[in-house]
Amino acid sequence: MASVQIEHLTKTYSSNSKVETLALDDLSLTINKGEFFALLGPSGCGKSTLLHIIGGLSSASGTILINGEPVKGPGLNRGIVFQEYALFPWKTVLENVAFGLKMKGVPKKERDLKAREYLALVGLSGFEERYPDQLSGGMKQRTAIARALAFDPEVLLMDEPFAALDAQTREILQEELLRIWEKTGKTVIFVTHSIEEAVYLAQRVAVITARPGRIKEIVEIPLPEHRTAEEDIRSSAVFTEVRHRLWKLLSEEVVNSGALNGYGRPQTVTREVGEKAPLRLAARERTGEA
Ligand SMILES: Nc1ncnc2c1ncn2[C@@H]1O[C@H](COP(=O)(O)OP(=O)(O)OP(=O)(O)O)[C@@H](O)[C@H]1O
Repeated sequence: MASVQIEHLTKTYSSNSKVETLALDDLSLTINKGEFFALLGPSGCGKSTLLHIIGGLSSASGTILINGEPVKGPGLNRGIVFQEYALFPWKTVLENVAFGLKMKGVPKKERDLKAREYLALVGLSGFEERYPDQLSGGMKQRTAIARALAFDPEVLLMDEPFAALDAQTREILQEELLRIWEKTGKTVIFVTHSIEEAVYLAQRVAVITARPGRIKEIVEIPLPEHRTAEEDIRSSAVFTEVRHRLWKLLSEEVVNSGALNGYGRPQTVTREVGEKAPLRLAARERTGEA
């Protein structure tokens, strides 16, 4: 059953009356209920634009349906987690997580209870009274995830949520996100630059073309749904194979985007900590080595 249905989405940015940027071009896509779906594409292909439009933060021509209901603006059926946490610095962790519930009109006692429940789910019990500047990056992102989940949205939209974290914290949070996804059964749409992250987390990965963004191909990830670090799935033959396939698809688009952006050479495809430098493919990506 479709959770998110995107039909003929086209987005043009007008910086001024003379300059127009076609960011997304007639993009259609269906994401199933409870699916973990990743969007992968070269820098500037329109991944964030697409996520923001689904979130109702930006408008476009075309249609988006969430559970059959058209998106007309932001709404509580979608929770968004950004790369830069976006927490209220003057509110405690508990107040940050309870915020969406307050907006929903949930009474204080009930919303505090719910907020504590979601903080426990992301492993932050005991940190309720801290302020965001007293937390590590990983803890801030856990708070942001708890906040997005607390009002029980149909869809969780995540825009490179782990890109600013160090590699180890990133892997820990990937694990936790999978656990939370399994437990809550949410539909997750996850934007990333990292092929490895997309393969590790998602059930399907859409490779987006260089701008203007269209769906180049949707790749099914033939790994078991329940993935844990102990099983070392990243070293398996299936993982390596699908990663290489995605790398090939993505590298064609990176070359295209390099040419389109006037760099004259391909852009970086990163697998690790969210680099965006417009240079060449990393050696490991070229060979597909671990
Ligand atoms: N507010 C805006 N005004 C004008 N152009 C914009 C605006 N926001 C994005 N763009 C342009 O639209 C295109 C898509 O941008 P978007 O941020 O969605 O890409 P992205 O794939 O998320 O990139 P990255 O991976 O680097 O974050 C880019 O060419 C970008 O410069």
